[in-house]
Amino acid sequence: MGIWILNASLAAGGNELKKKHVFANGERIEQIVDAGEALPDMAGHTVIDAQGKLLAPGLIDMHVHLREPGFEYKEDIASGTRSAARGGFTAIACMPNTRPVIDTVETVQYVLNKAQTEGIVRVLPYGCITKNELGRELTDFDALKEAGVIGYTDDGVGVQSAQMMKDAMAKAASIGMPVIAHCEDNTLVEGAAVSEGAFARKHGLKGIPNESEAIHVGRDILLAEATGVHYHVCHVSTEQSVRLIRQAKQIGIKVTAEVCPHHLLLSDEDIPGMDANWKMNPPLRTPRDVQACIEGLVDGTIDIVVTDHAPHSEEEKARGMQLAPFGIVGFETAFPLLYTKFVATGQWTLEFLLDKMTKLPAQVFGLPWGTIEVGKTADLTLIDLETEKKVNPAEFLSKGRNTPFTGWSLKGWPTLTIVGGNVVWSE
Ligand SMILES: NC(=O)N[C@@H](CC(=O)O)C(=O)O
Ligand SMILES: [Zn+2]
Ligand SMILES: [Zn+2]
Repeated sequence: MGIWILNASLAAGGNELKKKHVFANGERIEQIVDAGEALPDMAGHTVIDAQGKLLAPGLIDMHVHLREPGFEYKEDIASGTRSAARGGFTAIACMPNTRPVIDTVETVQYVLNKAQTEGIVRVLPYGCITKNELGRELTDFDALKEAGVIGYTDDGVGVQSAQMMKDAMAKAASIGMPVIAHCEDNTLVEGAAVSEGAFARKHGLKGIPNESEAIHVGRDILLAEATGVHYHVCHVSTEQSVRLIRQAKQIGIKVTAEVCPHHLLLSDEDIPGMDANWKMNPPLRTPRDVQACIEGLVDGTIDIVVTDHAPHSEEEKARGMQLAPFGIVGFETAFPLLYTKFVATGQWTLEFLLDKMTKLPAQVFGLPWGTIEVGKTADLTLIDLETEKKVNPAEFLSKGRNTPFTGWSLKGWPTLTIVGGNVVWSE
């Protein structure tokens, strides 16, 4: 049995939409017909009337934390993938900073098995660069690749040793795999919870300087040049990082980069007080950095948008700005935030935003999804571009409620998510 999605608006370049009927037969998209044409026989198939809503390729998020194994009180694969589906995501790449960390074949298999039995969207695991993310010894890249990881990263911490990073890149390059880097020099950060800037000054807090990120970006670009690896920069947040990546791309170094919605929408000047729902790593930077990240995304320096969905418990976040863990949830607000603030305001086209969340992540990581075409996998998301609704963390399917966007009035809410031709979530 297949699914007919009738009267869907498909993005057709710029802000243009074309009304179509789309037929997914099993896993694949089998037909796309203009809404004006005579309807084919739909007998025996499920029929969904999209009523003009946007039908987008399933969103792809290349940086998320599912917390399983080990931190199931924050999130697990069941809740995390449901939260992702509610956000319109059909494929998500999960970070290995779990407990144990994903640094062995067994842990990779554990995550993949759980994803298969309890997950409702595609889960692509990353493996660690170093054992236990301690920065001392490389993991077995070959074995992890064989087990199914899509790249290597110690996300949560920076790889402090340049030699370790160079060895990692050389090895990854030799087996055609990417290195994904959380860029942070610990010696420049020590104990700081927010960025250097107006908020830290006002509250007399030690600040995280921009260089703590950019020093790693610069170092790693040189190492990527030397090793030829595909180097991907996590959650870019500073003007300096954007500049370095832009220059590296200009001279042909194989570097790609991602940015999170919060680093495009919030600066440290927006932090209302000592509320840890505004605490994440990298921290909210200055308005100038926000502007640079937007410019970087627009000119292609930054390739893709990711959420860095990082759920924590309420108890953890209640410890206050200084003591609470870094991180905010992201799945269930990402598309509405960016649609409302950048597309509905006319700064970006719909096509631009969709590309950054579908086609380009697939392209950057060599994944077979991200477009709506006959013959391709039916990973699809229906999105209501009209209805305005307030962000209400109590409704989240994530176990995490830690968001700074509570109460924001947004449009662009996903209403139905299809993975491989199956409806996995609907409003
Ligand atoms: N981004 C965050 O603030 N936190 C992440 C770690 C990370 O992405 O570096 C987490 O695991 O909680
Ligand atoms: Zn990180
Ligand atoms: Zn992360």
